Amino acid sequence: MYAFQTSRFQSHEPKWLDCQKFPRSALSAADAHWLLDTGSLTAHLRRLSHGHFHVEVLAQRWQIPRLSERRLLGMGDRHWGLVREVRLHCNRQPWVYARSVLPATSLVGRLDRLRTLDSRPLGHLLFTDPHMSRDRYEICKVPAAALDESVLAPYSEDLWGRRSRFLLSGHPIMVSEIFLPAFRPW
Ligand SMILES: C=C(O[C@@H]1C=C(C(=O)O)C=C[C@H]1O)C(=O)O
Repeated sequence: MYAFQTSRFQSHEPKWLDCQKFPRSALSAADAHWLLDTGSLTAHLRRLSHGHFHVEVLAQRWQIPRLSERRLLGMGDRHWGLVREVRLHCNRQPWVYARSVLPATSLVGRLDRLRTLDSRPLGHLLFTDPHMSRDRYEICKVPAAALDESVLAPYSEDLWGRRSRFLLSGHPIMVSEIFLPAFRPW
């Protein structure tokens, strides 16, 4: 249960669903356009904010990831990963909360530098990797109450979330993103 206590999510985890199984009536074409975009979110946000973009690191801890994350990443129940929680800011407003899980066994070779990213965006390293592939998204609507106040001031409506597995020279990592109220799609 330790992993739950250290996350910015409260006790329950979002109900992720394969984007192809998500009810089309609940996902407009306009939302699908940006939510299912497979390019670098960092690159989009940099353009949208004309460079007024920065990464706020909320936490970066070694812990046993959530069950669904371990399953997505093929991790055993006792395998540790580096869990990185950040907020991406555009024009000094928090637009995205992101949680990435980097299995210890993936942090080898070029990926070893993921251990010390600090406020450099993860996306730059992922999208400059010539051997990167990305799986299909899982998406969800996250009740605002699922995020604690360190991420989101009290907000009533649900928020869009997405997550996907990256393979970098065959090494898996997972990135999940929750789009906060200030977010403006491109
Ligand atoms: C995967 C990307 O990296 C972004 C940057 C992150 C970080 O610095 O921790 C986390 C998730 C993403 O929003 C991307 O730019 O698409």
